[in-house]
Amino acid sequence: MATDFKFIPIIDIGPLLAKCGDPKMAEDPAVSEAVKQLDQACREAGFFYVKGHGIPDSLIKEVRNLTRKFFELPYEEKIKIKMTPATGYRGYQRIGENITKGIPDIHEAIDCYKEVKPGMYGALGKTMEGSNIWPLDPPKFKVLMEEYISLCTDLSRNIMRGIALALGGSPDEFEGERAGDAFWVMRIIGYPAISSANKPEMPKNDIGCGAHTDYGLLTLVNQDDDITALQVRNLSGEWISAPPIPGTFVCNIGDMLKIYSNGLYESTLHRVINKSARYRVSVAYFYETNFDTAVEPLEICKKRKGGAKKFERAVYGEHLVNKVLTNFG
Ligand SMILES: N=C(N)NCCCC[C@H](N)C(=O)O
Ligand SMILES: O=C(O)CCC(=O)C(=O)O
Ligand SMILES: [Fe+2]
Repeated sequence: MATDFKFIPIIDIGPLLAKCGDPKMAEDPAVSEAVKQLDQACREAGFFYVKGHGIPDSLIKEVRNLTRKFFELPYEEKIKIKMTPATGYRGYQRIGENITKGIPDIHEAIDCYKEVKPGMYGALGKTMEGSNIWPLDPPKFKVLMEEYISLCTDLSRNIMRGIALALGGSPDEFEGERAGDAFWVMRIIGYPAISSANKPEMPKNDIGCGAHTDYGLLTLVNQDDDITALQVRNLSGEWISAPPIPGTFVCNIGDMLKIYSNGLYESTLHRVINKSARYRVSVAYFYETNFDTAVEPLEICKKRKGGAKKFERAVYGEHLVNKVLTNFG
């Protein structure tokens, strides 16, 4: 974030999606308007809402409904899909298991990642090798989530076409070697209500997820309709709320897009504090580069920042593995 934004803008990406397959999309006035808004939001806040995204509201709600049902199950049931190093860090983690900057987060989650087959990326991929583990209860959980992941992947790829134009590139900037075989992560998350977080036996901490940036290119957050808990930090250090807006996703930029854009866009710090008396669920989908891609500032973005590169190259897979290993100490 480069400014003292006070709110997060809403962008109608309908026109962008309608023309996404058209090689002349950049010349379309409605596409240009959406691209202009994406550019401004990415430069000023690193966060924006999207509407007109085409993913059915019924599916988005059902994803949250099944998420809530899963977290309502007894611990013995949830632990059947326990996340361990042996599962490639896929599966269920209890409240306090995920660490952010040394402090346990007050959330529970199921972590999912694109499949990594044994040997696929050599030593680089070893930590993440595995396939997702899904609960049998609620029934249809796996089918629904896999359908949702597939739609989020397509949507993210199309938003990235708009962001490529916003950076002054071609719509295909993030295809091929960069993100043509995009890795993805999904976190299915539950944040306890304030009353349970404040029980005397619980650690005195109400931070659902501590301040962090996301790791890849673009995040899509599907959050509970009626609880404001996600907060985004602006330039002065004020925390700006990202309240739920029905029918939208909250989108934000990750560390790899900060590097590609040479700092024109930043991966903005955000955190989650559930002060409500209700349990909050959210499902965060992370669209990343190819796992083994070495990311460095795009030429077009170096020019826009006076010719010099502001960031060194980073291999996405290394960044992810470092994060996962510190998250779960
Ligand atoms: N895959 C992503 N982006 N996950 C975001 C998790 C943020 C919390 C984590 N403990 C951290 O400190 O990063
Ligand atoms: O729950 C949310 O609203 C956001 C979660 C988040 O920032 C993350 O998992 O990276
Ligand atoms: Fe995040």
